[in-house]
Amino acid sequence: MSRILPATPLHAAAADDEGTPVSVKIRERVRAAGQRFNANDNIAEFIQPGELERLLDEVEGKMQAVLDSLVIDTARDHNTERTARRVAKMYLNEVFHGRYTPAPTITEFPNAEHLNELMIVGPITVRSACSHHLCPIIGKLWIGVMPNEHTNVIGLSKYARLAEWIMGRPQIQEEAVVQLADLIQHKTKPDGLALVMQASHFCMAWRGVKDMDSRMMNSVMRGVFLKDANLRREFLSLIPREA
Ligand SMILES: Nc1nc2c(ncn2[C@@H]2O[C@H](COP(=O)(O)OP(=O)(O)OP(=O)(O)O)[C@@H](O)[C@H]2O)c(=O)[nH]1
Repeated sequence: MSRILPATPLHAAAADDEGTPVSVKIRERVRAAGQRFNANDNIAEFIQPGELERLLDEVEGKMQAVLDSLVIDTARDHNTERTARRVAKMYLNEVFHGRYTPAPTITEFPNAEHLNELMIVGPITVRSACSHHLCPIIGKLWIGVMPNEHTNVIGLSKYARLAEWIMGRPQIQEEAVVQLADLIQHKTKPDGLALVMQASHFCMAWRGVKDMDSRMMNSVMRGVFLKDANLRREFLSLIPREA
């Protein structure tokens, strides 16, 4: 005797969905939107409310597997008992928060006095990690802005907040300064923008070649800083040299 099978009940589909790791769901949304999800990309718009907490649980589980494979007795070693959770929290909520949270809100003030003089902010301390080994990158950043009468003025602290958001992702220094320059350019639309970053890369100091002293310096020049050699010289001369 033939039987008519019932259609898949809704609660079964929901149960299937429950079993899908939250990282897979987020990744599918990013792909469906045709976006990149490189280490230094921000994916906040693809994360739904409550999912970051579930992602934390997922990363904790995977981190525990790494500790197990490193043959560390996390069950009996009181120092590492909660390390998987700590590392997951550190990655998602602290050192890589710039991937998972939206850009900081920036208060803009009109340039009422029509200022068009060079403004420099720095040194801003920057903290990041290299995309290759996830080792810390610690350094300093100087930002020079040449406003025009239409440029909105943003609070000084906001340069540091924007830098923190961009650096709070696995980065390489060359891409980090370009991402930050693009962001500041987009927010303030100045006539010129100059960035100089100098940083120590722990992947070269703590491991690898174990060179404690070398630093990487790089710069991005936009607008009038590119065209006007005197302005560029003035900016560079005002940045204090390291002793
Ligand atoms: N260009 C650039 N390179 C970086 C940055 N941070 C780290 N690196 C380098 O990236 C390289 C990592 O790639 P690999 O050569 O595949 O890694 P590895 O074999 O572990 O290299 P070693 O560090 O030499 O032991 C290393 O030379 C790092 O020093 C950065 O911000 N920019």
